[in-house]
Order: sequence, then C-alpha cells, then structure tokens
Amino acid sequence: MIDSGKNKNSKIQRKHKRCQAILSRDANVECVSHPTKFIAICNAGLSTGLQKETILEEALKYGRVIDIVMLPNKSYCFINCYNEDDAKNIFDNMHGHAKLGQNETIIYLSYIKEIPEAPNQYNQDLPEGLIIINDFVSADEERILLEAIRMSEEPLENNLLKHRRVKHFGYEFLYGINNVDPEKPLEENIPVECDALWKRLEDKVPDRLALVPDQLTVNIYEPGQGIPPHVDTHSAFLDPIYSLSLESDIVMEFRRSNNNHVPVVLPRRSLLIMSGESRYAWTHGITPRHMDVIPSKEGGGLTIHHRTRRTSFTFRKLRRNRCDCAYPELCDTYAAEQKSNEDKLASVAAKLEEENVHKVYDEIANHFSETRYKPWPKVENFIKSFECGSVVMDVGCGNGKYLSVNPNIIEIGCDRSEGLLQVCSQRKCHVFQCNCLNLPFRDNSVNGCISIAVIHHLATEARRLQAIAEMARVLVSNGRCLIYVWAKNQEFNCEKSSYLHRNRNNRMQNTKSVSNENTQSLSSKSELVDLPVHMNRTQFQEQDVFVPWKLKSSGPKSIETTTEDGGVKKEFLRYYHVFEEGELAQLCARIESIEVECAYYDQGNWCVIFRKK
Ligand SMILES: O=C(O)CCC(=O)C(=O)O
Ligand SMILES: [Fe+2]
Repeated sequence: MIDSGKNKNSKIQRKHKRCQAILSRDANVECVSHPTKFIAICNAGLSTGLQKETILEEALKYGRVIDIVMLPNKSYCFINCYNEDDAKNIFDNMHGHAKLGQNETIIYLSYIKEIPEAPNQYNQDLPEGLIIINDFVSADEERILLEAIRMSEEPLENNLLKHRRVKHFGYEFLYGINNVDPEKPLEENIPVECDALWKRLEDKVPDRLALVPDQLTVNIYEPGQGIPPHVDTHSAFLDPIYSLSLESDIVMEFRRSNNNHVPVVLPRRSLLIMSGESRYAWTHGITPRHMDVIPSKEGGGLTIHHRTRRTSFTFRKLRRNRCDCAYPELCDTYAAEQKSNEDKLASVAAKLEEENVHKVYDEIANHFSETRYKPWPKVENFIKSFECGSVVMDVGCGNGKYLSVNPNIIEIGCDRSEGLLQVCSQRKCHVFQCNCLNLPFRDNSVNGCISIAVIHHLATEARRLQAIAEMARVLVSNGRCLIYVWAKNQEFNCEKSSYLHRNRNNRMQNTKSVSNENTQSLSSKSELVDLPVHMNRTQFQEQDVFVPWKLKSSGPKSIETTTEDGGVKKEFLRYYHVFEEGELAQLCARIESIEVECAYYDQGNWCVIFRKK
C-alpha cells in the first residue's frame, strides 16, 4: 500500500505525539508548540547508536549550535541552538527525516522549554591533576621535532595490530607486559631537540611537576585511529606524564568510572600534564573515529572537527622505586605485592595442611576410624533426602561412614588421606583420592555434596572459600550441598556439644603454647604459626589452633610422652580453623552461583545447606 501524503502526515503526527509523551514521562521535558532555541530529537540518542558528532554534523548544515546534550542510555538528545531562527531552520529541515546514522529511523523534533542538566562540558571540571599548557611549542619547533623523530612511513607489523604507528626512544614500552625493561635502554635516546622543553617546563609549573624524562613514545594517529582507554602502568613510570600534541587537535577521553567521563580537547602544540589523580586513577584514551565534536573557536557553540593526522610525543620517566600512590585498587605494584603475599601465605598454608592434617590423618587413620562409626542424624537425613539414582559426593569422606546410608543413590567418596581411603576400600565403598581444593569432576555433574568436618582443616580463608566454590562448581543446577565445620563455640543455646560432655576434668586453662618442629620452621613466614595447642574437651579460645590426637604407637610429627604404665604415647597435632557463628554462611554467600537455604548449629558444628541456582 502506498501512503498518500495525508496519511503519511497523520502517521508522523501520531508518532510525534508518542515521542513527546516519552520525553515528558522519561526526562520531565515540556514540549511547546512555538519555536524556542531548544530542541529535543527522538530516535537519535546514545542508545540508538548515534554519536554526538553525527547529529551535530547534520544540524550544523541548517543552523548554529551551542551544545548537544546526550544522556547515557537514552534514545533522544537535545540541541541548544544559537537562537530561535537557527532552531527553526534545524527543525524544519530535520523533523520527520530519516537520514541520521545507518539505521534509517525517522527522527522527530520538538521545541522544548528547557534542556535537562548537561552531564559534562569540554575542558570544564578537568580531572584533578590534569594541566594543559597551550602553545607549549612554536610552529617552528613543531616542525623541528617532527623531523627529529624521522618516523618510517611504513606501518610496522605490531603497529598494524594497534591501528596506529608507534616509536620508542630511551626505553621500549613493551605492550605485551605493559611495562619497560629498565635494564635494556634503547640505542636511540630522546632526541636532543626536546632538551629545551624541560627548562621551559620548569618555568611554568611547580617543581614537583617538572621532571626530565628518559623515555619517549611517539604515536602517529591517522583519522579513524585511536588508543584504547588505559592507565599508564604505575610501576613503569613516575608521576607526572607529559603528552605533546603535534600536527592537529584531538579529543582525549578521561574516565574514572562509568558516569565520570570528561572529554578533553588537546589543541595542536599544547602540552598535556597528567599528574596525581589524573595520572593514577583516570583512564585516558582516544576513540577511533574520523571527527570530534569540539567547542567552536568563535561564538561559544560546538563544531565538528574532521581529524587529520596527529603525532603525539608522550614523555615519561622510568620508576626505579616501588609505586606508593594513593590508589591501590588501580596500582599494579600493589596488586603484584598482594599476589605475592597471597602466594606466600598459600604455600605456608599448604605446608601446614600437609604436615598437620594429611600426614597426621594417615598416621592415625585406623584409630580415628574406630572412633567414627555413628552417623549424625541430620547428615543422614540430608543424604536420605536425595531421590533414587542421584549422585552424591562426600568430599572428605574419612572412613566412609556416610557412604552407605542411602542405598538408592550413588555415593562417591573422596579424601586426601590414603590411610582413611584404605579403610573405605575395605568397606567396599566407591572412593578416590583428591584434595578438596581441586575436585576432579566436571562442572554441573553431581546432584549433591556433603563435606563433614573437612574445610576447617584448610588454613586460609581463600582456601576454605575455594573448597566451597569447588563443590558449588560440580553441583548441577538445583543440586544441594551440606557442609559441617567445627564451631569455636562448643556451647550454643545451652546445648553443650558432645565434645564438651566428654570433658571430665573441666580444665580452666585450655591452651598451652607449644610450637612443634613444624611450626617453628614456618614461623618466619606466616601468622599461622606458633598456634596454641588446644586442650581437648574445652571451649576454644582462638580460631586457629592445633588439636591433639593421642595415639599409643610410634610415628612422625608427634610429641612423645611417657605414660604411667611406661608405654610411649604419641600426641599428633591436627590443624583446625574453628568457625565463628555466621562465618560459614558468609563464606557461602560470597559465591554467586549458590543460595544458602539454611544455616544451623549441630553438636558443636556450624552447618550450612546451600543450593546451586
Ligand atoms: O597520544 C597521546 O597523547 C597519548 C598516548 C598514550 O597515552 C600512551 O602512549 O600511553
Ligand atoms: Fe597513556
């Protein structure tokens, strides 16, 4: 069907009305029927994929523009025109037309009373520490500097990858690691033609901002090229960083967070100084495009700047000490130190677990197994709640006492201790050896997990979290997991754990600080050392403790005492992290893929049941 002119007009009018309703509802903008210098354009906004420069380029064909206001995620934008005549001309030529962008959508214009608050303005409210010195070099100097770098016109291979040409002086900036190698200076130093700049800088800025750089990166941007948003690596360079813009103006975008975006015009021959917050905490980048919206030099409005080639000289001084900036969340030095501390701690923790958990359980396996035969009712109920044919994994299955409570499901046990696994095998249970930090199972592969009295043997929070995350990973969607850990508080709601019941002596003092051979060897590296040895059957005073296991036989890693009957008794020290109330549930809450269904106290343990989403 072909639209008659009349039909078409009434269709435009209907859609126009709908747009005005959106403006009023969404942006609280009042549309008026008479011309004003303010125009709203519907179907032309950031959410429809249009850029400011596209809209401005079109509008400038019909009138002068002071500003274009685009709001994040909106399908409309606003034009602040030079005067009503400019606005009328723009309105008459653009309203109902379909020429903006690639998607051919019809745009609708409305006169409005006022434009909502503009989020930011060019070069106003510059990021803290950002300075632009206009005309830092003369046209003659610009020519001399460009000659001095004698850039090859041939694009190099890695530069093709970066979509711009780059050349380094003094030290090479290694893009693979985003750093420099201070031990490998380049043959070519910063050209001597730059020397005069540093004296000039000294006269213009406070001493703190006047460095003599030892590294230069020259970037050549053809129209359409840019540099992705980045923070220059903290550990590589000192504060400040300089960037000299040659051959043409450019807009550099500074961002601190999603809604903290400041586009800054860098005029040709100006020097940009990034110091303090702007150097350490804001990213800077150049959007690859062919034109920029910039304030027009005359009249105070906006204009389009069609890019031509820009060459920038970025001068920096290598950092030879550690970065001690005030922005640790963005600092690679800080991140590397954190990582190294974490790695050290993890290695100490692994050793502690090896000596004071794995080896001990191997030694005491048979004796331990004799004391563990009665399933706890709530654990048993949990295992029995799985429907026929379910696969349930017992992570840290010990002597396998839970592996045969539900004959309708397939229960698989795993444990780190070979001694305990042997006990399981004798009972004909399905078991294998692994560490609960890395379960050799596929993602989403089991219906249930239990972990009874296991993760309290892991010596850092990160490792306890990892063990829970592993169980979450292997569970199918809607799969459930039950975790028991020893509670620091052995008496909850007047319920004394059986652990305390068994204490006949009711000793007052319940820890003795003994450091065995093992803790001494770790003591220089970790807080996890010199742990108190807990007196059996008493309340815990500390969260990280050694809990003794007394065995009447010989073996390593034990303290020997002579018993009354003259026999030799060995005391093995097991490492425990006993949990505070809420601690286990809080750990689980940090894993996004799961939901804690219930948390309770049972026989001196904190317990959590979680479900995979
Ligand atoms: O071109 C510029 O002005 C900046 C270049 C830059 O940020 C860099 O090389 O790290
Ligand atoms: Fe940079």
